[in-house]
Amino acid sequence: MSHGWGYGPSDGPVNWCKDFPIANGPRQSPINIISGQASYDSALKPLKLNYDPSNSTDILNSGHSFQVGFVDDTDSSTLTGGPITGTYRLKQFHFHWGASDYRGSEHTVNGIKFPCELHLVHWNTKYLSFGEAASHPDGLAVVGVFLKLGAANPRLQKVLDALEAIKSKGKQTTFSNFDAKTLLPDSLDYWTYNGSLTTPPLLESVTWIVLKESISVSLTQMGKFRSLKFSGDGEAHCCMQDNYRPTQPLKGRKVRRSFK
Ligand SMILES: Cc1ccnc(S(N)(=O)=O)n1
Ligand SMILES: [Zn+2]
Repeated sequence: MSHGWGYGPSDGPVNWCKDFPIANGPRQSPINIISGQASYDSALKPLKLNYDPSNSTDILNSGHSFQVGFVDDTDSSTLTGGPITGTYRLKQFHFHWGASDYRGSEHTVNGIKFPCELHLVHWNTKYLSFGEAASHPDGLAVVGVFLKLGAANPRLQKVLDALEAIKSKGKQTTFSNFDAKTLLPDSLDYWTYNGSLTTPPLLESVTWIVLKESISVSLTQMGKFRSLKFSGDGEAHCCMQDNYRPTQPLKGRKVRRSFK
């Protein structure tokens, strides 16, 4: 696969192993979470997410998803507690979604797919940067939040309204004063396991923290996600949808839960 990677029939997840052989590694993500097999661990601490809205900087169409970036040169937007040791800084958040309402999430629960999944990406400050952290097994921590079809979610609206300005690959605009904490559900109960980035380079450096409680999204709001393009200006229009990796083999890993 000499060209870049994507989600199509020739450059999609089934072919990523050609350029990224770790795709068949021992701790790949996402996974199907079988709730009855996740063991409660009383040693797991509550998640502590302290985000400073003034750290948000921009929103970008990456050609694979869209992401909201954060200034990460101080400990002002951090994840601590939970299954991790030390302090992890928020780098960006992004989403994965489907062409239909019956698929789109990367993780699944008892085989159930959600229409969308939010990922809040953090890096371990024992390393000097995100890039350095991403090459270590304890380098990254990603909080995953399922979006479930229901009432329109007003907390998503500022993000979705910004998509008008970044319809095609490479488009970027300022996105300031956004509190990522408003995207989280009331409960921070979670499942956790050791995994990987779900897009190339698929590095096996992620402590996954998947929240049990979902947030809502409406059909109209899902339509806004699907209004983005994988393609750049002047290229054949290709709707940004089904930008999710299928679940990967557990290969003996244990999934723990923070709740009884
Ligand atoms: C920043 C980044 C890169 C690749 N993959 C991911 S993901 N989908 O595992 O959160 N995040
Ligand atoms: Zn992701």
